[in-house]
Formats: sequence, C-alpha cells, structure tokens
Amino acid sequence: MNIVVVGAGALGVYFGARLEEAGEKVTFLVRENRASQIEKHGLKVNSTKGNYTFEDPNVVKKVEEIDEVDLVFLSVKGYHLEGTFHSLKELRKKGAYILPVLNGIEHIPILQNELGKDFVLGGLSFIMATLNEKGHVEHNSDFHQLVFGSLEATQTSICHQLKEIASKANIQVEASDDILRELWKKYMFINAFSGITTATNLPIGPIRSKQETFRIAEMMLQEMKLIANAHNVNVSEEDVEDAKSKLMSLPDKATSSMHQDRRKGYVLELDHLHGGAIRLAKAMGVEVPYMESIYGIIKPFENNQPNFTKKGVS
Ligand SMILES: NC(=O)C1=CN([C@@H]2O[C@H](COP(=O)(O)OP(=O)(O)OC[C@H]3O[C@@H](n4cnc5c(N)ncnc54)[C@H](OP(=O)(O)O)[C@@H]3O)[C@@H](O)[C@H]2O)C=CC1
Ligand SMILES: CC(C)(CO)C(=O)C(=O)O
Repeated sequence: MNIVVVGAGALGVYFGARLEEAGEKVTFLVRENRASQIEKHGLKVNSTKGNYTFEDPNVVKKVEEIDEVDLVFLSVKGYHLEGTFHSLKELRKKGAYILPVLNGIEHIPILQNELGKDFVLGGLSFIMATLNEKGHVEHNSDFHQLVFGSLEATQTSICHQLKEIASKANIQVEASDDILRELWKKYMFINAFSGITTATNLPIGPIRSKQETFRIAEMMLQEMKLIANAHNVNVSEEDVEDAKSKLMSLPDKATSSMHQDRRKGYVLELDHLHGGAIRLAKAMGVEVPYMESIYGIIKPFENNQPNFTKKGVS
C-alpha cells in the first residue's frame, strides 16, 4: 500500500516506521523545518518494542511530488489541522482515503466537510511517544496500539486492506466495527487525564492520593459521557467505570502528552480537546462546569509557556 504520513511527528514517524518495516511504501509529507531536521539527523525510532532506522526515508515537501497514494495517515496536532487541507484535498484527488489519528472528535466532521464523508476513516492510538532534540521518536510505553474502522459503509474494503497490512506490522491493531464509540471513549479518557494532569502540573499518582482532586477527573468523565450521549453515541456508565479503573491503575508517574507539552513549553492542544468538548456540549445544551473550569485553568499555558519556564515559575 502507498501510505503518505501528513504529520511526521511522534505518532506519524512511529507508525510510519512500523508500516515501512512491514514492507509498505511510506512517504512523509513535511514542512520546511522538519525537512531540514530530517536531512541533518535522519529518521529513527528508539523503542522498547524495537528500534528502527529509515535507511533512505521518502520525504517530500510538496504534495505535487506524490504520484500514488492509497492512504493518508494524518497525525498533526489539532491546532494544525486547517493547514493540512490543501495537501489532503490534492491527495484525495489522487485516490487517497484519510485516516486521522488525532485525539478528540471535532476534526472528524471538519474533515468530512472538507473532503467528503466517504473518504474519512475513524482512527485513534494508544501510545506514549515523543520526539527528541534530533527529531527521532522516543517510545517507552509497552503499548503501541492503532485502532481504526469505517465511518461509512463505502469504507469496508479499505479498512479490510488496512487490517491485512497492519496485522503484519510490529504494532497492536484493532479493527473496530464501532469506531465512533471508540473515538468518544478515548476522548472521554484523554480529556479527564490530560485535563487534571495539565491543570495541576502533576502526574496521576499525587492526583489520586487526594480524593478531592481525583473527583474532578471523575466529574469530567461524567460530563464527557453526557456530551457523547447527547450526540447519540452510546458511551455507558460501564465505560466511565472502565476509564476510571484505567486512571486508577496507571503507574504513579504516568502523565498525559498535554502535561508533558506544558512542561516542555510547547503549544497545547487545549482548544481542540477541552475547547472542542465545551463547543460540542453547548451545541446540545449540556452543562459542563468541570470541563469549563479545567479549560480556564489551563488557558494561560496554552501558547506561551516558555517565558514562565525560563523564569522557573512553573
Ligand atoms: N504523542 C503521543 O504519545 C500521542 C499523541 N496522540 C495524538 O496524536 C496527534 C499527533 O500527536 P504527536 O505525534 O504527538 O504530535 P507531534 O507534534 O509530535 O507531531 C505533529 C507533526 O505534524 C507536523 N505538521 C503540522 N502541520 C503540518 C502540515 N500542514 N503538513 C505537514 N506536517 C505538519 C508537525 O511538523 P512541523 O515540525 O512542521 O510543525 C509535527 O512534526 C495529536 O492529536 C495527539 O493528541 C494520541 C496518542 C498518543
Ligand atoms: C493517554 C495517552 C498517552 C494514550 O495514548 C494519550 O493519548 C495522550 O496522553 O495524549
């Protein structure tokens, strides 16, 4: 399969590596800075599941340089989504289906609107990966799961093909027959987990040790369930309990990628994740006071944390 990765960051390079390792043709469509970094340091994955070095990575800066594409692996951050529309439309014209693996939900209707409902699959990932100073992937978690599925009946064949190739790769793969529900379940979990860890600037251990603090995460799970249900997605009380058990069973030091981004002084996906949940709630008249409070607390760190960290405040 010809796979084009749009978003050659932690997720895109990790899964791109695993798919190339399994024999697929993987091309990275990148912007100028990332292209220079790759030219200087090459492209590599350092992983507990096995390292991988791209011997001769297929890197292009212009979408026009791509002739054949079956699938786009879309792994940009939510705040960069709009910047991909031109490339995605061109790749779509060449016959591509789009597999977005961003956290969140709002990007799905946005992409469907831009590209047509038939061509946008549902996807998500459970992994903890980041880029180091050379732009190489550091993957230390013992999970590296890719979950995907069709959002339209017309996508059965491409999902079948993807399952075939992904099953041969060194990743955990799940082809879901209810990917929308899976997306919402992950969204519920990530908004509670990233919300509470980023707002408190703490990993999960100390949060769990204070009942009053952990309760805020539990209330966010409840609010996410209400929003999903208002949008006719069957996220259940059992799913909330599962998410809570997951939060309870994580190692004390575990934290979210948004919290790590706050610590590193990077731009946060706050508007896409918590902002998106608030908009989805408002559209259906659902009250989400815990989500709004967490959003408000994190807001000052959304764009310009480096000044804080340099002064040693955070
Ligand atoms: N990292 C993780 O462990 C997990 C992340 N996720 C989710 O996956 C998504 C991606 O996260 P992650 O991989 O960490 O993000 P990264 O920031 O590591 O990677 C995103 C990449 O997208 C590139 N990019 C942005 N705009 C464009 C564009 N127009 N064309 C081409 N490339 C572009 C950026 O490149 P540039 O250098 O040009 O800015 C960057 O390299 C997020 O929604 C995140 O929440 C989900 C599960 C776990
Ligand atoms: C919780 C986790 C690590 C699961 O993949 C995640 O998605 C994130 O922190 O962004």
